[in-house]
Amino acid sequence: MRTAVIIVAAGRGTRMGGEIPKQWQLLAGKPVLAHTVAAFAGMQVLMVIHPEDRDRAAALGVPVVEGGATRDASVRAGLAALEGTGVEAVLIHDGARPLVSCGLIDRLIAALDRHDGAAPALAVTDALWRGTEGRVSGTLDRTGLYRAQTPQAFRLAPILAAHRAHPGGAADDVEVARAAGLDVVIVEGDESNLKLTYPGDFARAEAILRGRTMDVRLGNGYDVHAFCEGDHVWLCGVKLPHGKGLLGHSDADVGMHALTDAIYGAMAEGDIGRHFPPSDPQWKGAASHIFLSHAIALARSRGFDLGNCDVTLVCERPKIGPHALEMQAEIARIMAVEAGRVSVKATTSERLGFTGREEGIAAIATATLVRA
Ligand SMILES: Nc1ccn([C@@H]2O[C@H](COP(=O)(O)OP(=O)(O)OP(=O)(O)O)[C@@H](O)[C@H]2O)c(=O)n1
Ligand SMILES: C[C@](O)(CO)[C@H](O)COP(=O)(O)O
Repeated sequence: MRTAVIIVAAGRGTRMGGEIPKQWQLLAGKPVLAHTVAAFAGMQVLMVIHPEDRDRAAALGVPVVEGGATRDASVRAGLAALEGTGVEAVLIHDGARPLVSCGLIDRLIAALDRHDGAAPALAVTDALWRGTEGRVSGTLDRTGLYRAQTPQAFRLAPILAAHRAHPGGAADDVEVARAAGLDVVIVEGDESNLKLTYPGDFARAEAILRGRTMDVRLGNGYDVHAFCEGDHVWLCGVKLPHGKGLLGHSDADVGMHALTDAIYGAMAEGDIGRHFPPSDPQWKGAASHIFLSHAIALARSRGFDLGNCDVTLVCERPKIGPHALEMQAEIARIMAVEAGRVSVKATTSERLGFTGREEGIAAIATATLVRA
């Protein structure tokens, strides 16, 4: 089912206060909405914003539509914008809930296969009182009561119809769906998926972010290319004049191939051959930055970024030392990371083996991918 995410972010955050609306305030150094958008990495996202926030929203690089004066009017604007685009299902999420987890998103999508709607909630575990003028004036039975969260997941057509038929004033989309007779299943919510509502919530969210374990993946790559007749070699994106060339289907950049394989390896995504088969003539003579760019883009589409990488070239000649900094800069440029995350170095094999006899060049590479 083609699924999109609507992030509603057109509110003014009056209970939170502050100079700018809460969803644009900084949480652990980034706007709240940057965390929220990142939580849905790899999915189609549409953000619903207030007209005054257009400039702020541009920096997040996701499509936007303007919302309305109430949350349900904003949701309706998002749903209407997806009508007729081929999207079949939607996750409707509060921009003010930046800590939604991949596990929760997966649970919702799985549940939507069997129900009209699926929404996360947590059973109420505290006793419930009614209070009047600061005094307890009654108690309530908490049996069967839940605290509702977002994202709330639905098929697009029925939830859009339900919103159009609703008089307005609903607390959430489940209320709208139920008014239209849709069946909504409760999936296990997540205590960390809090909504930033009052000023103290920022400190709680920052504490949760600090405590979150990073997801770190490690990959390695190894490659060899034999020398052939020629007058230059490509190594880590730099063309070096040499008395021989390197034999290969592509430009035979052995260092860049080892690094690309390390990144695919970190994602358990095989190697270059799986993504760019040597049997396919379109890759004949291809520049190897195409492979490296593809590998890092695939990692980013899954919410990862490069932690660091280290490439070692094994050869007697050409001498790598004088060119290592240029290679480092080129690899960093291709992957759009700071140069300090990229290491390029070389060793000889003390004239032993095929590299020592100058029959070819070998390269090994290690890369870490990090998802915070
Ligand atoms: N007209 C509105 C009102 C709310 N929202 C969004 O709905 C989510 C949940 O709403 P809430 O936490 O109540 O946000 P605000 O309405 O901004 O807060 P307040 O009620 O304190 O003003 C938020 O991401 C908010 O930006 C929206 O898109 N359009
Ligand atoms: C949709 C919601 O997040 C469900 O808990 C919530 O109802 C929206 O925020 P509000 O504080 O009720 O306006």
